[in-house]
Amino acid sequence: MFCSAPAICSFRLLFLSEKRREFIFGSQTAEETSAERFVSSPNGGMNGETKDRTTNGNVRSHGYPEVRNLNYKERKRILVTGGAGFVGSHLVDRLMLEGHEVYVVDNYFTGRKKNIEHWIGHGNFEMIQHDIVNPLFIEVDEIYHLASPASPIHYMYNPIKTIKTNTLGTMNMLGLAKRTRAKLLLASTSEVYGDPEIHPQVETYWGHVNPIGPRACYDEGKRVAETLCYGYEQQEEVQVRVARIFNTYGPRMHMEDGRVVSNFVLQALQNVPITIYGDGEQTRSFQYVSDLVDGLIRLMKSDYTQPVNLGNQEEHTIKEFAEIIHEIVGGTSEIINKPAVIDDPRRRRPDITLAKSVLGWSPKVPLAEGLAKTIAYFRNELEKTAQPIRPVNLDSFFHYSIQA
Ligand SMILES: O=C(O)[C@H]1O[C@H](OP(=O)(O)OP(=O)(O)OC[C@H]2O[C@@H](n3ccc(=O)[nH]c3=O)[C@H](O)[C@@H]2O)[C@H](O)[C@@H](O)[C@@H]1O
Repeated sequence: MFCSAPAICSFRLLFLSEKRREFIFGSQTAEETSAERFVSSPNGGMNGETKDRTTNGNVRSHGYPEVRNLNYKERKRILVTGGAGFVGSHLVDRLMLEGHEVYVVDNYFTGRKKNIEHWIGHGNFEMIQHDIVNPLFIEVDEIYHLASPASPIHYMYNPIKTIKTNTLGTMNMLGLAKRTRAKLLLASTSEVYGDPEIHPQVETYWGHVNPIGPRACYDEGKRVAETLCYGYEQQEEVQVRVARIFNTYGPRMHMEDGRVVSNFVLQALQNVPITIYGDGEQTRSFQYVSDLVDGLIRLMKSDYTQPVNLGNQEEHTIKEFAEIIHEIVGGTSEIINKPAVIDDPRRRRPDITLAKSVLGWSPKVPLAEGLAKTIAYFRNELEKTAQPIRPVNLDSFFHYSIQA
């Protein structure tokens, strides 16, 4: 369903506080910070908005960040499934600023309208509330297929739906790509490697996944999604790109996301115990969201068709990570251990040799800098919330996923 009230949406946008605007775009890279330059206008960019050209020919729609002015050959119609989610909304910002026409499809299971509300009513932007397990008929040139819950809490909440989204949903998007001759980029995951037996993980590793465990709905769902991509490539000549995304963090993560970054930051900010699952010796490598967005766009533009890891190689134990966050935030939280989670990967670190060579990509944002922006975002969110936010813990919902 198309947003039927752009005027109302834009009206709300007009009254976003300065602080709010700062946090909407608080995570952008240097290139992206042009988005912060909102133009105040009496109509705030409502339908029937006025547009004018800046000295460099770019289009400035009143009330919106300045977007590039592309000619019809350069401008693409780009669909972002899951575009109202954490990663999707940052990607949408970059594509909009580059001057493309962007269509966001989201069912709002974990995505939120407020992540993209600053574009609603813009002439290059369309928001479609739609669940991709049902077919979609629009005309597009490129598809970034991100739609799927990604936090273990969310994807285990309704495993059947997670499987459907990644299988039927991916098939529908590949069908759309086939019909429109669009290029499709699949947001796959490091979870296709499962609990890996080789370290760091290279793209040629086939993985070590429990097909009937609590994580299987996501891990196997994404593995089938990859298989579907290459089936459509071979049989139907659909152009596909596959990004294997490693742990990513940044502003706009859901307050109840349940993943380790948001949990630890929210716990530290509220002086409640920081909860480590298991002994905390398991490792992860965290990449900042703007680095990921850069990698996704480079991959889409590249000629490389096989899977590519996108992640930061700096690896920490979860115990170290709890200490780092505690140190930066300060406060009085103690660090406690909770039962371990079933099938929790013991080690995870990407080998990004391939991304460096075929995309010329490597992450740029240091952990301290990314965490500072993320903590500032959550601090601001908490200030706006009347009640304390209790981070969602796996053991509160999923007794079956806790090791005996
Ligand atoms: O963040 C991501 O991008 C990845 O998050 C999840 O993978 P996972 O590594 O299990 O993510 P978390 O739930 O953030 O857990 C990371 C580690 O921290 C631990 N953890 C998590 C939350 C918490 O409160 N305490 C805690 O110790 C977990 O047990 C795990 O060992 C998803 O499954 C991936 O698809 C996704 O790419």
